[in-house]
Amino acid sequence: MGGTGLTLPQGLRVGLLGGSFDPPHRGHAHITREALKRFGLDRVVWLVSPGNPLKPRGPAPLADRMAAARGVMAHPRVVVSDAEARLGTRYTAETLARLIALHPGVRFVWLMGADNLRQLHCWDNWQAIMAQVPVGVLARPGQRISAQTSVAARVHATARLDQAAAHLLPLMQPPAWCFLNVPMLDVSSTAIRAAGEWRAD
Ligand SMILES: Nc1ncnc2c1ncn2[C@@H]1O[C@H](COP(=O)(O)OP(=O)(O)OP(=O)(O)O)[C@@H](O)[C@H]1O
Ligand SMILES: O=C(O)c1ccc[n+]([C@@H]2O[C@H](COP(=O)([O-])O)[C@@H](O)[C@H]2O)c1
Repeated sequence: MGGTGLTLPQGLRVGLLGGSFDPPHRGHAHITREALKRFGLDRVVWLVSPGNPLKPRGPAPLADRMAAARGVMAHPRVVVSDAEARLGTRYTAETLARLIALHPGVRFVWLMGADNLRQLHCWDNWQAIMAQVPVGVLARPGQRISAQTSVAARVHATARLDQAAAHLLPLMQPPAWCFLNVPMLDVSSTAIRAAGEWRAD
């Protein structure tokens, strides 16, 4: 245990999937299962964000999103966590610095969908994210090409790991990233909210 509420033994390979999860859906569950398998992870932590710094509207209450996430992803190697709320961090670079300091010896990998790789260079201190942990990117409908030609992908072109070697990603010295061209699910929280199946926008 630590200030994060997470129990993570040294040497564990841990994927971190940060998100608003407003609401969580089977797209999140799908990329999590793919990441566990393809990156050879021991565990994936869903970091349910107190609120995305780039999104103008606040999400549903954290407790509601955590409960829904546990309903969507009941898996023995997946943990739904409110670590960012506990730590008081919102920016990923800062969250990673705190997690690494509080869990020495754990091999963290930051996970995200291709849409977020496209935007990564707009995130606070994004180069510190690339410097701290390997990054695993999962294909998302309509985002594959733009993600792979994004600013972050071009700046770190030489740090790209071929997906055939994806299982080595947790062992790589950052900067390192890998794009997984997995089967895709066309589902998003925005569409679920628009369909009135969660709270309205
Ligand atoms: N269908 C999907 N395929 C691949 N990645 C996904 C998919 N849905 C979500 N992700 C990824 O999961 C992480 C958390 O996503 P988030 O909680 O923002 O859901 P979202 O569906 O993208 O939400 P919104 O529609 O509100 O932007 C992000 O890195 C996002 O790219
Ligand atoms: O650190 C940033 O500047 C930053 C900007 C945008 C998004 N993020 C993180 O990216 C993750 C995905 O965000 P979202 O809202 O697309 O689910 C989530 O953990 C956010 O905190 C982080």
